[in-house]
Amino acid sequence: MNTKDTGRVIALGFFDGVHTGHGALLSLCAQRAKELGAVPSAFTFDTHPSALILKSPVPLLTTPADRADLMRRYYGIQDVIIGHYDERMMKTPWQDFVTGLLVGEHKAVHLVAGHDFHFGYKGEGNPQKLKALCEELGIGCDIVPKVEQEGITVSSTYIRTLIAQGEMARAVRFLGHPHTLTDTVSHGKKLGSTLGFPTVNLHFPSGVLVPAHGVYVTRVVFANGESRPAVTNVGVRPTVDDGDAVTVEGFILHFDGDLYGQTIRVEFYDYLRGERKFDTLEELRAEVMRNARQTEDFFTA
Ligand SMILES: Cc1cc2nc3c(=O)[nH]c(=O)nc-3n(C[C@H](O)[C@H](O)[C@H](O)COP(=O)(O)O)c2cc1C
Ligand SMILES: Nc1ncnc2c1ncn2[C@@H]1O[C@H](COP(=O)(O)OP(=O)(O)O)[C@@H](O)[C@H]1O
Repeated sequence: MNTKDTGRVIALGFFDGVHTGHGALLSLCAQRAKELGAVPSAFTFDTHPSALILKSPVPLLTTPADRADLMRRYYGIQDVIIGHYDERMMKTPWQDFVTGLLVGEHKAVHLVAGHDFHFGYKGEGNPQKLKALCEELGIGCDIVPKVEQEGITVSSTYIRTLIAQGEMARAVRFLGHPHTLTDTVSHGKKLGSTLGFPTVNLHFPSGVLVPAHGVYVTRVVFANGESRPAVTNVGVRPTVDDGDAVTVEGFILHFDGDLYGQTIRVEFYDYLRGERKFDTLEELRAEVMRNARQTEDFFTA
């Protein structure tokens, strides 16, 4: 993308989940970019800073690729810069982050940050200091107030708790869009087809939060943009497996075709039930068919 002449408006944050709070920043970023004839952009990191600073990785709602894709699709952010978070980045003073990286390297003409945005070495940068520095540099800066919904401050931390507890519909409201996992379809045990419900097998990459084990109303979106309702199990499949490997398996409704090796997006909308150990495969099959009807109803209601 040629940003040499136009420059970028850059929204700053980690943006895990790309929730409605992030949305306030990203919408304003897109608006300012339009006014200035600049490229709407966002800056995120490949690794969550807390993974390095606290040495305890936070399980994330999104991979960097899903974050970038959500920002593009829902908020028109054309350019997502995924910075590498390492020791060097951690030790970068906040002024250098702004002057050297954002303005120098990425041609920022305007910055947008949240009310509690702390950044740079030891988190010494904050919204007030950012605003003052931008004035000095002669570039624009917006600080966006916090977003509340249903009396709660929207945050990635809160949404992670919801998803870990199976409160998917509530999480979706706070996200402002379905919870998302993009992955390549892999081979399973080939039981699904014989049981009458073939499934696409996916995985949560390491470092990504696994939702509460159970069955979910989902939609599968194919690479060509077409989509179908699907009923998806997340868990260890106690009926057919005795290991503890977590799988994500979707039975796509009204679909027949080979998807192995394809990259698909699974969108999670609602939680139907917990994962169970069935006495017979026939009981499992009957329950999956009931869940398929519930999924159908969800999208036709
Ligand atoms: C909607 C849905 C619900 C499921 N629920 C359960 C469950 O409650 N307990 C369980 O052990 N397995 C459950 N499964 C997993 C099935 O056991 C698994 O999909 C089937 O054995 C096919 O496995 P395969 O893809 O490796 O061939 C579910 C699968 C789907 C698609
Ligand atoms: N309706 C469908 N839902 C999911 N996968 C389907 C569907 N129809 C065909 N498939 C294909 O069948 C494969 C799954 O068959 P299955 O017997 O469950 O094997 P596996 O154990 O590899 O999941 C999928 O990867 C996909 O290519």
